[in-house]
Amino acid sequence: MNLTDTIFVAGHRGMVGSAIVRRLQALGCSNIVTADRAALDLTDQHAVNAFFATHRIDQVYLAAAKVGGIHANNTYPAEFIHQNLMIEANIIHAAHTHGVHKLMFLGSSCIYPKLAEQPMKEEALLTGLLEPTNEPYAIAKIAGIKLCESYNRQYGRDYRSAMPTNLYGPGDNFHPENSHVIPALMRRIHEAKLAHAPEVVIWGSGTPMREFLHVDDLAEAVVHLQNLPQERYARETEPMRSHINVGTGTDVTIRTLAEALVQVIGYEGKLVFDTTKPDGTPRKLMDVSRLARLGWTASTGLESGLIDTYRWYIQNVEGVRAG
Ligand SMILES: NC(=O)C1=CN([C@@H]2O[C@H](COP(=O)(O)OP(=O)(O)OC[C@H]3O[C@@H](n4cnc5c(N)ncnc54)[C@H](OP(=O)(O)O)[C@@H]3O)[C@@H](O)[C@H]2O)C=CC1
Ligand SMILES: C[C@H]1O[C@H](OP(=O)(O)OP(=O)(O)OC[C@H]2O[C@@H](n3cnc4c(=O)[nH]c(N)nc43)[C@H](O)[C@@H]2O)[C@@H](O)[C@@H](O)C1=O
Repeated sequence: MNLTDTIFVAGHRGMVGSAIVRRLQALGCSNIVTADRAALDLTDQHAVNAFFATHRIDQVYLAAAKVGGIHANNTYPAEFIHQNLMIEANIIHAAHTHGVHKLMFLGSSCIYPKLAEQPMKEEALLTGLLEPTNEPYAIAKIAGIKLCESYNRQYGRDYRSAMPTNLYGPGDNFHPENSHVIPALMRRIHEAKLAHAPEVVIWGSGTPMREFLHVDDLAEAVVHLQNLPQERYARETEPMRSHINVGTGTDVTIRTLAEALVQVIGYEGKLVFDTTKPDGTPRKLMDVSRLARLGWTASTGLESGLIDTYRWYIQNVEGVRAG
C-alpha cells in the first residue's frame, strides 16, 4: 500500500465515506482529498472534471450516492436513478480521462434479482427481475459496475466494485421515514422508551431476512480489496472482472433484529407489525466465499455492533437534539 498516494474519498461526510477516511488515516495515509457538496456537486460534470484536473489523484473511493431505505427508494425513484447515474458516470469517466488507474466503486446487494438463489453469488447479476421498491437505484448501481468493467476491458484500468450488504453504524442517517431499518428502529424504540409508550410499530411482516455489516468492517474490507495486487483481484473476480460481495454471510429476520434492539435499548413495551408497509426482498444473503478467499472476513457481531451504534446515537444525535 502506497501511503503517500493522493486518495479522493467521494462522499466523505456520509456513513461509509467517513468510515473509509478513518480507516485510511489509521493506516497512515497522508494525502486524503475530500470536497463537500457545497464545494463540489458530483452531479455536475464540468465541476467534477475541473476537480480532477486540479488535484493529481492516484486513487478514488466512490462512496457518494443518493442513499435511503425502502420507503425513500419507493417514494423518490427519479432522484435515486438520476443522481446515482450522474455521480457514477461523472466520477468514473473523469477518473479515466485524468489518468487515475485505481478506483473502488460502492454498489449494493440490491443489484441481485429479488428471488435470487441464496446465498447470492456474484454470478447472479442480471439473471432475473429486480425488487420493485428499489429497481431504479439497483439499475444505477448495475450501471456503475458496468462502467468499471468497461473501462477495465477497453482501457486496461483497475476499477473494482464492492457490493455491500445492508450497513449500519456511527454516522448513519436516523431520519424517521427515509432511513434504513436499523437507524429507524433504534430511534423509534429509543423514543418509545423515553415516552413510556406501550408499543412500537415495525414496518412489514417482520419475516424478511437481512444481513447486517458494521460500517467499520465494511471500510476495512474495501481498503483491503483496493490494495490487493491486480492479478489476484482479477483472478478471483473472473469472468466479470470487477464486482465482489462484502458481507458477513449470516442473516436474521426483521423481527429478530427488532427484538435485539429492544434488548440493547432496554425498552419494555411490545412490538406490533404494520403489514400495510412493504417487506421488500424476502431474503438477500450474500455469498462471501470470494471475499474470504481474498483474505477478509467480518469481525463485528450484530449485538456488539448495535451497542456501539446506540452509544454513538445517544452521544451524537439524541444528545444534540436534547441539547
Ligand atoms: N447504507 C447502507 O446500508 C448501504 C450503502 N451502500 C452504498 O455505500 C455508499 C455510501 O452510502 P452511505 O454512506 O450509507 O450514504 P450517506 O447518505 O451516509 O452518504 C452519501 C454521501 O454522498 C454525498 N453525496 C450525495 N450526493 C452528492 C452530490 N450530488 N454531490 C456531492 N456529494 C454527494 C452525501 O453528501 P451530503 O453529506 O452533503 O448529503 C453524503 O456525504 C453508497 O454508494 C451506497 O449505495 C451499499 C449498501 C448498503
Ligand atoms: C441497503 C438496501 O436498503 C433498501 O432495502 P431494504 O433492505 O429493504 O432496506 P431497509 O433497511 O429500508 O428495510 C429492511 C426491512 O426492514 C423493514 N422495516 C421494518 N421497520 C422499518 C422501518 O422503520 N424503516 C425501514 N427503513 N425499514 C423497516 C422493511 O420493511 C424491510 O423489510 C433498498 O431500498 C436499497 O437502498 C438497498 O440497497
